[in-house]
Amino acid sequence: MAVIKIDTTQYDAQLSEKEQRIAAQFQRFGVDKLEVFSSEPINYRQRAEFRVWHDGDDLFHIMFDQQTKDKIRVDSFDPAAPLVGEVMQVMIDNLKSCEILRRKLFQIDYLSTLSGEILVSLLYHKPLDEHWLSEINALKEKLSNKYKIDFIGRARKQKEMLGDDYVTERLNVNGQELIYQQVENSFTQPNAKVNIKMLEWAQDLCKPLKNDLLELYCGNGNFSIALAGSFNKVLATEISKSSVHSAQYNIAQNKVANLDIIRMSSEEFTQAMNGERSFSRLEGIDLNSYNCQTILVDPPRAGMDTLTCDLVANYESIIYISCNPETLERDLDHLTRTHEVKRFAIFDQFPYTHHIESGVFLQKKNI
Ligand SMILES: C[S@@+](CC[C@H](N)C(=O)[O-])C[C@H]1O[C@@H](n2cnc3c(N)ncnc32)[C@H](O)[C@@H]1O
Repeated sequence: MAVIKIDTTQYDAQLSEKEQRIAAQFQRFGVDKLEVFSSEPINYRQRAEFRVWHDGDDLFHIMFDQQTKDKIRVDSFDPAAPLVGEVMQVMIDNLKSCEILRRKLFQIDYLSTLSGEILVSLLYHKPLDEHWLSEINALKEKLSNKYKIDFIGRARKQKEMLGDDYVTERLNVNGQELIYQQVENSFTQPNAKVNIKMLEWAQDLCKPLKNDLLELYCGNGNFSIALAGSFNKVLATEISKSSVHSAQYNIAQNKVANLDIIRMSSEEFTQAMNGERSFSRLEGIDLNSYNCQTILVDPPRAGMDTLTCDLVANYESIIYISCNPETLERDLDHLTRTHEVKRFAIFDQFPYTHHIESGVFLQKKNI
């Protein structure tokens, strides 16, 4: 058995190392106290992706050592949520004995929720025919007695869905249940329990804020839906079609009446706000009807471009969520010309790795 084991006795030390590193990196912005939000020390990832290795009759999950690139056999994976860990074993047991399902299978992706749903994607180097469909249907039927499980089969130019291509997460955020559709291959926060802590932190920040909220990089509406109750109106933008689609679905599911989502890149939205270009996608949205004093941004690892930073600096209050301290530091250099850092939090989304998620609250300086 090859088991990816976590030494949980190291958890506090690894988080404390991150805290010290981030505190030192951001000290020059006047950050003297970090708010620190820990993860579960084990079973914290709702998502996991593995390559599949075939060795005669044997079949197993593998991953690659980041440094040496050596392949590592994975029979059990401590970081994965309990449901993923259980279904990984079930999949290997069932695939091993089924030639049609295992032949040319090269990858398995798992996407699970705290609400108990799981979506398994099987990736192949062969077209998926009616024999494959019949076998995977039989497997889904067998496993559905015990699990809320759907499958996706993927091959070149082919996607076969056995059920939905999404899972529905239900998060308890400050006592309120929020419903989120999470689509296969779209961005979602991987550590659901830490995500709850981020949403609660942001709700706490927004309590005293007034008027309307503008949000850039909103994904499936993760923050927008949790924060809509604190503002009169919310306008949110996102570049990915499938995420915008999920966000619309999530607005309806959560019965949020004061939130509009539009599909636009932050660069395009900046052009629209500056009156440089008009967009048909903004039809029916009167930008002048919003009175936004607060902006929330949660950009990808690359951070924000300069023009978007300029736009963000126009707002009284800024909430900046970041998965990359390097680009956050660069963007804070820009934003602290006009704003002061008031709160700085770290969220251990990715335990035992170098990565850390940060949340920064800035307010305009009285000049
Ligand atoms: C770190 S994720 C955050 C998503 C969301 N806030 C959440 O908590 O799930 C960044 C999001 O930015 C989107 N994105 C990437 N580049 C963008 C751009 N230039 N303009 C707007 N959105 C972009 C991605 O599709 C992704 O959904």
